[in-house]
Amino acid sequence: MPRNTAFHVLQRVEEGAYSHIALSSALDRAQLEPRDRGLATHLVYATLTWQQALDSLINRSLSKGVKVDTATRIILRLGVVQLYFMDRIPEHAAVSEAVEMAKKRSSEKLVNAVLRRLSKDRELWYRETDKSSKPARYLSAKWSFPTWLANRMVQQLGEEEAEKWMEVMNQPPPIWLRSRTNELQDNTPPGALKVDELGPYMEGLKEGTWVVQDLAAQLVGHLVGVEPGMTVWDACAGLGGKALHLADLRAKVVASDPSTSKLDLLRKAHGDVEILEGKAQDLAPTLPKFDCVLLDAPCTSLGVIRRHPETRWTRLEHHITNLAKIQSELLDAVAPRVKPSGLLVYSVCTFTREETSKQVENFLKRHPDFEQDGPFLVTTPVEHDSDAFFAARLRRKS
Ligand SMILES: C[S@@+](CC[C@H](N)C(=O)[O-])C[C@H]1O[C@@H](n2cnc3c(N)ncnc32)[C@H](O)[C@@H]1O
Repeated sequence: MPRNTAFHVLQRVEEGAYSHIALSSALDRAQLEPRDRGLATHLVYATLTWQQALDSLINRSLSKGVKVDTATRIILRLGVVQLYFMDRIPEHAAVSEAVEMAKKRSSEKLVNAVLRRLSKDRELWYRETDKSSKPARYLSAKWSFPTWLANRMVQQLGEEEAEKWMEVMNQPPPIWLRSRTNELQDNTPPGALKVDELGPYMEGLKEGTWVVQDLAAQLVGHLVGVEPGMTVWDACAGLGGKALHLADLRAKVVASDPSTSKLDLLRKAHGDVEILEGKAQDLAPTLPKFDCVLLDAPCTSLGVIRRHPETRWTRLEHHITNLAKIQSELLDAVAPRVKPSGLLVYSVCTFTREETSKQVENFLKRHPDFEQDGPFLVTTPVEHDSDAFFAARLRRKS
């Protein structure tokens, strides 16, 4: 059952669905025991994470010229991920369940042959990649990152650090909670708690006394430096993670986003924020000036790859330029809505230079009435066990 659930989710992801949304509705439908829910989840995330390595192993085991349909490839990926990347699954269970699933597609002979041919040699997929000549190619093969991304990470972080990031980014993400009551004020940041499982907090999550929110996102909320009654426009509020945090800190928040479905969910959340629907560029001329505008901008989301593993295959290098352009248009549109001496907080869940430090540098060149206020907030999965985030405080001169 968990393998079938994982199979259906992976099929939906192949069709363009987001893994976390497809997984959550498949788990609701399947009514699995907690252990099996865990296995289905792990299978989906590990298969998407290691997809490139899995395909490389599968392709070398297929006889020349043999083509496999998408469903059979997914069954093969699920089989190989269990053999190579999941320690506690007995080999016979991985193979026999894959063969069983393949019967419906009449591809059981091929699945059986490929899985039996693949000896359990954990370095097989990258050993033949030459480490000395092209470190990025080697790291791409070893950690199952697209070559363009491995290249960028090596250029930006250096080879050693890039490999540390890749290793951490291939592991399941930590679970961070935020207390919405006055508890845990001595934690850093106040209210943040890393937990091993959600079980004990389910009641509080339903009641709205806890929310799931990554450490980095919580730090962005604190970066605003809310004083009670401060007016804030969250111009890209999405589901409202940061808007609700700011309201909990007693800011008066206007939350807007062009996505109706996201705002519908935000309306159902427990929290005191005013909601407006629309693009920031269209709303800006209709709004007053605020003490702070938060622009949590759409970005390449490369810093949250652990939570959305399909991003590493759907994201392409040219998206960086496209998104950087949108971010600079959004920055220009919202800047006039910041009061003199007020703040513009710009944040993105990614680490490319174009979307982070260069974006801010270019903004300050276009807007000499703003200045950088304090150091950038930069979190990394290696240093903080959080998402990779970037945020900047930009102060409008008085
Ligand atoms: C990084 S997400 C926001 C996450 C949210 N702030 C949170 O903390 O949960 C970026 C959001 O920007 C929105 N967006 C896309 N284009 C936009 C535009 N032109 N104006 C305002 N928001 C936009 C997307 O719908 C998406 O919800």
